[in-house]
Amino acid sequence: MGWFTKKKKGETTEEELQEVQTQETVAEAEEVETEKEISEVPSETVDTEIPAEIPADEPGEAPAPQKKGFFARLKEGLTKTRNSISDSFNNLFKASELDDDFYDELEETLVMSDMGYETTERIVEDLKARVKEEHIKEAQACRDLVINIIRDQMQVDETAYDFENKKTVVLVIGVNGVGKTTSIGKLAAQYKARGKKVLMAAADTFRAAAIDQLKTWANRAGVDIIAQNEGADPSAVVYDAVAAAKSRNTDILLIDTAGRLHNKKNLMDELAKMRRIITREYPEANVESLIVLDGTTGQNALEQARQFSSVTEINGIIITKLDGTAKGGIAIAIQSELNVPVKYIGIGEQIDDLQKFDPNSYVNALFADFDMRSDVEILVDENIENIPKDDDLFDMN
Ligand SMILES: Nc1nc2c(ncn2[C@@H]2O[C@H](COP(=O)(O)OP(=O)(O)OP(=O)(O)O)[C@@H](O)[C@H]2O)c(=O)[nH]1
Repeated sequence: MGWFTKKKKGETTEEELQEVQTQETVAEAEEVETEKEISEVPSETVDTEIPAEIPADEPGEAPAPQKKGFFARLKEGLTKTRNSISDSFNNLFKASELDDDFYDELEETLVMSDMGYETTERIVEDLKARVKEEHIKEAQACRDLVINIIRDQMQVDETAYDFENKKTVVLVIGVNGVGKTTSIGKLAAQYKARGKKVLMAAADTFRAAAIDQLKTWANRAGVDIIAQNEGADPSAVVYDAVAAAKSRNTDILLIDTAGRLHNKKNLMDELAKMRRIITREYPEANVESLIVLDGTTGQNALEQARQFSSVTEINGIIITKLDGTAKGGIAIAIQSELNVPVKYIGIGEQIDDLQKFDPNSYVNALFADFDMRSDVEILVDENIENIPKDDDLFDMN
């Protein structure tokens, strides 16, 4: 029995589930019963008009040091993942024969980067088929083939970002602490920098701190926010936000939701209710549901994605905290197993540290030797320079 088969048999999903469970318990303690119907909602909706002007640097201030491009930061962020696999990955292809040992070692290497068993199995099966088809005899010739197979699996459909150019309501879902609020803030700032009219809604009403945190981000991004008090019915917030989005001719409404996995039915009911309100009140809007996953949690993030996708439709994935993780392969596992595209990745706490996912750069940063210049040109948004920077506001948890 090979390494992979042995490992697979002893799969420790218990551990992963326990981790999910811990998050559930924390969330459970915070839960507040919200039975109010929309008609009962008090008219104390907070609608903060915030000046779009972001103060410029003081005259005479020393210029900020030049920030590295996104690809350079991505590569830096994935150093741990790359280090954990690069030796074995490169040595692997020095093997003289394409035998069972070679495939076992390849499997081990891919699983070590948190690519997951199923994804790894798929990659290796694909490789075996291509080796046969192309009559490949040497391990060395498989290196680029493996990288290409992974890259092909990660391709994002051209239409994946169409929602950015339509009237859209983005429902941001995911468990607590994964980076939902932060990602909404970053997206809001970036959409605004592209000339979009953006509105936020604080539909995670379980904690006052979550509402405050979103307000701080709205302030920072220079966009309006619709919020109510802690304990309000999230659907009531959505109702108000949709009304505001329509009357203000908003392009993109970003809704922060509460992630609770302890009770699937509750979660399903709440998300379904929000969707019902959006489609009933705002039929002309496109609804995009994005799940936020913390890349540092590896297989646990995959488990969360599976659980959410079993209760609601997911159109895209945001993977955060890919800076400094040894589990960078998780992006590949999630996309491949859920068949839902990774649309954005987060590699830090700054506004421009969240970017569209680019499979080529990602795979390059993980495995290959690369030419940074070309990738930086592809990745860096020309509007990114217009985005305000203010380090002080990042420490909000
Ligand atoms: N290093 C790093 N930190 C991040 C990234 N994205 C978010 N964070 C941090 O992760 C922490 C949690 O982020 P939040 O946005 O508050 O997460 P949340 O899902 O909204 O959490 P709740 O408000 O508890 O529901 C914050 O300290 C963020 O600054 C990232 O890409 N890299």
